[in-house]
Amino acid sequence: MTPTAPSVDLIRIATRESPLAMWQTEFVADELRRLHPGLRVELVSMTTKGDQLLDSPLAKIGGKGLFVKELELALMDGRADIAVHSMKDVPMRFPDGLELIAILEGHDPRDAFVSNEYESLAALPAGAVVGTSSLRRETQIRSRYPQLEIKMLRGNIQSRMAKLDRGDYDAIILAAAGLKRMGYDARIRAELSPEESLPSVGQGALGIEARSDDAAIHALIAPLIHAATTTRVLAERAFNTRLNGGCQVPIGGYAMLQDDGNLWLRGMVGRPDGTLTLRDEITGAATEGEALGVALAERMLAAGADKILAEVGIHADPA
Ligand SMILES: NCc1[nH]cc(CCC(=O)O)c1CC(=O)O
Repeated sequence: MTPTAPSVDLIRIATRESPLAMWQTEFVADELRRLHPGLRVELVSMTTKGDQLLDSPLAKIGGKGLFVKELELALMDGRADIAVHSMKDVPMRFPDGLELIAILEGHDPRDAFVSNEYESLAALPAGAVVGTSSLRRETQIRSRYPQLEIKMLRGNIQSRMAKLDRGDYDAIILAAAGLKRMGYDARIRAELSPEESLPSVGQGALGIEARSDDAAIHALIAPLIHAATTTRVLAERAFNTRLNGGCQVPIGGYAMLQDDGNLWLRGMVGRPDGTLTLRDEITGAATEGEALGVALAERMLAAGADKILAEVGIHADPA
């Protein structure tokens, strides 16, 4: 080991047992073994409430926080040192003593259209059934394609694909990143443009949570931090936080770094029934990404996002 190597020789990673979570955890475990030869990496796997309650709409049973809470307990109890999350499932606030210590390089942030018969959303006939349980996807599809029918679709990626294949849906919408991680690249018929479906805040990026005071673990993980993705995702999260949006709400947020050093951040807030979707965007210095996120949120709240969010039970704090 190099002189600057941290003083731990074992790292335990808390993970859910779903195939996507396991893939993401194994990915981080491999990166750590590559960066730190000799380091022992152990997985502490568990099934969370979110994995067990697969038939209820997530918004009704407590949102996506369900997927991370049990992992966080393992970190707080000292049963594990880090947890690997899809950034879009990470709540905006952390329990005392825990924090996000790294955002990794993000890949495809877009939503993907999967169907056995049709090429794209636009090609679907009136009355076709589209599967998604995301209010964000639902509001955007309904506003552009009011002739389509949206039907709830939950479960892990494999079971969602199986439900499509047995004919329960004409098409389903999933995150492209998750499909690619699970080897379903060839089943993506189209990627939705940000105009059709603005992605979820943090979509496609992985994050690592750990105890705030664990300097040795922070040092082990630091080389995995990806600066550009961190800038993007923190701007998106600042936007979401100012809207007081948890995860399972009709909010999209998508930042892109531009060659001139600016960050272009687009936002969407909509009614789930598609009768009203607000979109706005802001561009400014990437170094001010979080301020851009807050500014965009405030503009959209003033333009009526506050009323839409109140309809779904979310109240943004006054400015
Ligand atoms: N909602 C669950 C979830 N969390 C992360 C991903 C995909 C991978 C990612 O966005 O990083 C998915 C599946 C999906 O939305 O289709």
